[in-house]
Amino acid sequence: MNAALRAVVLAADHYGIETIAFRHGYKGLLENDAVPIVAKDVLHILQYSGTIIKSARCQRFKEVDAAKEAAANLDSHAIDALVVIGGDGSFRGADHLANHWQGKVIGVPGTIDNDLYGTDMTIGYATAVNIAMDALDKIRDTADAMDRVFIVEVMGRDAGFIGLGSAMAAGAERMILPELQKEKPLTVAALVKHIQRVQEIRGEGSYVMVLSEHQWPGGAVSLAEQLEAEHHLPCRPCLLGHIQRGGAPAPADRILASELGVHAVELLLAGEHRVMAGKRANERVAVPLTDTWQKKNPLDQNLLRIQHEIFNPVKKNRRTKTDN
Ligand SMILES: Nc1ncnc2c1ncn2[C@@H]1O[C@H](COP(=O)(O)OP(=O)(O)O)[C@@H](O)[C@H]1O
Ligand SMILES: O=P(O)(O)OC[C@H]1O[C@](O)(COP(=O)(O)O)[C@@H](O)[C@@H]1O
Repeated sequence: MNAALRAVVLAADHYGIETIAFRHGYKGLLENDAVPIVAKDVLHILQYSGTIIKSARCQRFKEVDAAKEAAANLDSHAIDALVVIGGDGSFRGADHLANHWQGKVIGVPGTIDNDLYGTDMTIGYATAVNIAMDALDKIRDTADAMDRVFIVEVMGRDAGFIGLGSAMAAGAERMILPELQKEKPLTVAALVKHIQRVQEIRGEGSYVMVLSEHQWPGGAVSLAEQLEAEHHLPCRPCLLGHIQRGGAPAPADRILASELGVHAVELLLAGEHRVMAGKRANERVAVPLTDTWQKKNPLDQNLLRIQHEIFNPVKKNRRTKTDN
């Protein structure tokens, strides 16, 4: 977020545009919590995650009156354009605001979930995968030493990007992702069978599973308890949680944020409105805001195939009926 903010402010400064930041996102927009922000305010912030102008969830912004109040606050500062850095919720908010405000709105894709249509990568995703991969590597040490099953729960909201990316990067034995669950939900019986088959094939050793959040009732803790109590499989859960949203941003995120922040300002100068500044197949793109959440950003089917089939220690033609 900081790297994107810095890029927007530096680009505006470059083109002679004044910038004002609203603290705490839409909450601050409703409270008219505005602060002028200039190039020197964003010096040396791109190496820090989070955001110096803070963020918030703000349910009230969904109301029509809230958008009207926000429009009045923006007008009170004679603001011509608003750059919103965030995910699909933030973009829905920007679109909602645009229905009640004359100024221009542009989105910059910032979410660890990578669940926005129209851009190959969102800002934050690379860092989150890096953190999850690092945790999985560390967990592997104990899993290997103790011949244990580990279930590592990762974020992603309703999408399996962090799950797939980290599972592949760390060589996990299994993934439970929303996209896979929708296709064919995994049962405990099938999971136990898979673990046992992997142990038969490899001998004793570790089995590390990546579980996307919201994909198992009670999450990793209850699944681990079930495997241990009912199936006598020594198993430990690990919830990575908000660790995935912090720490030094990966180079890929700093660079993407820098490019897209500048792109957003240049799109505004080109007269664009209600679009997201994205990057697809190495090209800068302007994607209608509504497309970003109405169209689906699918998982890379080839990566899914490789991780789920080619790298699956249990081969399909050698699996029994109960294998998933
Ligand atoms: N349908 C909507 N209409 C208006 N504002 C919305 C809508 N959905 C989300 N928002 C606003 O955007 C904020 C951020 O959305 P959220 O889903 O929490 O995060 P993200 O932007 O990362 O997806 C919300 O707290 C709310 O203020
Ligand atoms: O901290 P909260 O408000 O519970 O939100 C957690 C959610 O936010 C996310 O981390 C996404 O946040 P961002 O879109 O801000 O990157 C999801 O992966 C997770 O489900």
